[in-house]
Amino acid sequence: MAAPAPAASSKRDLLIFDAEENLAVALAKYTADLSAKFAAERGAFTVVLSGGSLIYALRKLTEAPYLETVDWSKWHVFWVDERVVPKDHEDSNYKLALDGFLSKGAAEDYETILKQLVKNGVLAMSKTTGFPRFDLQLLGMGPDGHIASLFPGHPLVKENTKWVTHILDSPKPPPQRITFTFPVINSSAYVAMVVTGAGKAGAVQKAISDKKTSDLLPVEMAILDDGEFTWFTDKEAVSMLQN
Ligand SMILES: O=C(O)[C@H](O)[C@@H](O)[C@H](O)[C@H](O)COP(=O)(O)O
Repeated sequence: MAAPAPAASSKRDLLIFDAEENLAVALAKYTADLSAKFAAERGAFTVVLSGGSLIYALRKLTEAPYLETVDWSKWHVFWVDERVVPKDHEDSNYKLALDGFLSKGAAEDYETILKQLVKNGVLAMSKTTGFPRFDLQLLGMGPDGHIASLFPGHPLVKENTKWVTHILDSPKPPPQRITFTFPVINSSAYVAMVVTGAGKAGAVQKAISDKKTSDLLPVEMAILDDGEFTWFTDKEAVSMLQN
């Protein structure tokens, strides 16, 4: 599969920090600045989160000055993916329902909620793609190059109609998850891809290389239609890049 060419207005940046602490300081400022921009422009800030170490990387937002200066009332927080897990121990009827329809239902519920937020103006729509346009998606990447719950070689990476979909056979446990699709990720105004540590160096190198092969990693398929994509990395994560 050939890599789609980024639209003329899309921009990509690579930020490399000496230490994770400095990444966290910069990520808090970046997020707080975008929060102020979108709150002023549209009266709402739609921000998407992934799981993993990203949440720890955002810790400075809950410290001075941001805790007081950010207008949290404008924030609408979404999850790029979610693990569909039982709240307590497994029971066979519950498992049956979960396998059969619950995880699919959760994806459809989530999509319905997003459509309502578009109707009432909280969530913008992309003028070109026909998918919702989140102000900021703060994402992590696995060592295999997966983002959200979109895994290498899985057919879900080709989903091009749904906004949210479900997966029953995630290669990373737990197997049942719901996830935003690529058209939703790629319609964002801003994406911060927060990736640290040597375990990610191979996938970072492949993603940043100009030589594109047919076996694109999910992270390589995150090509914004009209937006700004910024890598927040540390030295270890970029250790395989050629100078
Ligand atoms: O549910 C999951 O499997 C995680 O949400 C996952 O998608 C995570 O975002 C990446 O694997 C990066 O995680 P780390 O930053 O912790 O390595």
